[in-house]
Amino acid sequence: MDTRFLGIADLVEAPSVAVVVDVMRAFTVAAWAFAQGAEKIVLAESLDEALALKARHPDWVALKDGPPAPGFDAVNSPGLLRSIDLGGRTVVQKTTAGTVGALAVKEAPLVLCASFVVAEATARLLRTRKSDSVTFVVTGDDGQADEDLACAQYIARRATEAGTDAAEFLRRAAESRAAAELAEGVRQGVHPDDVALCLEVDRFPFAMVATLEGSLMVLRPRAMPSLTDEDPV
Ligand SMILES: O=C(O)[C@H](CS(=O)(=O)O)OP(=O)(O)O
Ligand SMILES: [Mg+2]
Repeated sequence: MDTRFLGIADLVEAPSVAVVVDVMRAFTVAAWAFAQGAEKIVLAESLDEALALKARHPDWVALKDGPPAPGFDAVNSPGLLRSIDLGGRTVVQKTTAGTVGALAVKEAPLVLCASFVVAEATARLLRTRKSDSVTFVVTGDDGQADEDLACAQYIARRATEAGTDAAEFLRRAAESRAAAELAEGVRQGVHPDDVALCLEVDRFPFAMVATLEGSLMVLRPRAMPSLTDEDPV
């Protein structure tokens, strides 16, 4: 599998397969939203668009990163989201890095959004499709965020070597600047368990696929069959 690891600003053309990685915290939060019952997540281009969508659909759940804000129902924290029942709801998510990265590749034929909690399911989907060229979008810090790069490299390795050990990749993520900022209270809208929740490998058995539905980029979970149901890799 030919792999490339690019920051958002480095994307010049739509890749055939894009895996957009945001460990802390957008795509850990998205996975938790699905685990809490959300039907779909609309990835908003801006805070104004998120609020406009919420105004048009009052039953939708508007979520942003940073501190709580008027008009929004939730923040970008897995620790805070895990106690909210989202059964059947549509979530509108706008964050600084993750959602921007996904929207940057919206023309790609296949867009997966990923983090450690869906690592194996994401790798399995890549294996199932026999993807020979995959672009990983490292969303944080202009492509330098080590929690995102480590997770991207782990999924890339995992897609070809099923027995890959996560420990070294998790160590890098745990020592990343984002982890320190979350732990030290530099970032806002944080629960004390957020870093630990972002470092749980394979917590969920689904990948997350983003597609254009009309003018909106919509993320949905894709359940992946267990290892025993597929050919050995
Ligand atoms: O919510 C996050 O962790 C970050 C934003 S900030 O760095 O906390 O302000 O957003 P994300 O897009 O999930 O990296
Ligand atoms: Mg991030």
